[in-house]
Amino acid sequence: MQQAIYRILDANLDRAREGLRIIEEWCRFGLNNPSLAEECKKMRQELAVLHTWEIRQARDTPSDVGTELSHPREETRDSIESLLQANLARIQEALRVLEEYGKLCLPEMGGVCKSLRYRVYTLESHLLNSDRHKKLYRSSLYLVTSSSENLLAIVDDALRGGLTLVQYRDKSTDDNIRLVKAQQLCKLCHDYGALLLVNDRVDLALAVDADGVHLGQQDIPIALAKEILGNHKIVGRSTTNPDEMQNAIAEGADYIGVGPVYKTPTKPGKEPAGLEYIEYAAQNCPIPWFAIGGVNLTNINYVVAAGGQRVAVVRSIMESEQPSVTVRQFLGCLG
Ligand SMILES: Cc1ncc(COP(=O)(O)OP(=O)(O)O)c(N)n1
Ligand SMILES: Cc1ncsc1CCOP(=O)(O)O
Ligand SMILES: [Mg+2]
Repeated sequence: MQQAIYRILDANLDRAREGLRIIEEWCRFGLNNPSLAEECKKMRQELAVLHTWEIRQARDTPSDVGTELSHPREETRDSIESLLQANLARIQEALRVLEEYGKLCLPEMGGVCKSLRYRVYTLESHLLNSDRHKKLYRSSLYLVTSSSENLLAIVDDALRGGLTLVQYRDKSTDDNIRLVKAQQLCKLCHDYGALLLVNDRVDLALAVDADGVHLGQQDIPIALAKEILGNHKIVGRSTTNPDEMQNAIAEGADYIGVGPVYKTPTKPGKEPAGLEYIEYAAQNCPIPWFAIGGVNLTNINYVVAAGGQRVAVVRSIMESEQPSVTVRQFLGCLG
């Protein structure tokens, strides 16, 4: 029995690693995207650790009845998309098999493969998914709103300046008002081709068909949010340190907030993580990340010098006399 399970693990570890290698080559040579290529490499290395001598020893190719079996569609690939799609599906299938059979004899394998499967979903979003993930990828400035009587006018002006990503954040209003505001913002953002995410509230995001949700450390698991909203929607997570960052990546976050960079009255009592954490993110974060917390047009150069390429702001835009001008200035600094 153990021998049979080890043969299944051996075959599927190979399958997942090969599939990842194929995706990695495209990220590296086709897309020239070092962070996606690095993410594939890291996943391959994590699988390599699981592929122990005992598991390899179980291999028995001559008596494997499946080596001759191939599907006709494996012989043809009519585009890069279909090649990527087929290999991403192969990796996900293999990880699912590893998760299930691993549980029978190697309990740690189940957990590791589950987390890898979520990361492959994220990779898939970046490589294949809709416009939505492409827009997220291209967005370097993220407006997180605060309560304001002029909410719609401010966001409208900011969108005119070229803003492409907005988060509706309102901690104090009644839900029936929040629902209407979220609906209005969603329509407004979509009229400009921008994305709207909702802070904290998966139910509101679902109700208004927003592009996703931003979750804090105390909120529900990312996988559950994706189950509720659908895998095609965006789920972000706030992080304040490297552990939270690694957990968010392992959970399949589409992007993360990194901060607070500086002390900010928008999050009273929250200790800043500082530019050191920005430097860490620049070196280690393979998914899109936004420096947040006290970022303004005076200090953005320090954030950029520390490796920040995307920032999220509240006051800098919400309190600006001319949001569209401020947006253009930020976009200018972020190149
Ligand atoms: C882009 C981004 N990053 C971080 C946060 C903060 O989220 P959270 O820690 O849940 O705090 P609240 O915003 O809910 O007060 C964010 N909203 N956006
Ligand atoms: C929501 C949030 N999360 C971390 S810092 C922050 C507030 C950032 O606000 P501001 O840009 O006004 O400093
Ligand atoms: Mg929150």
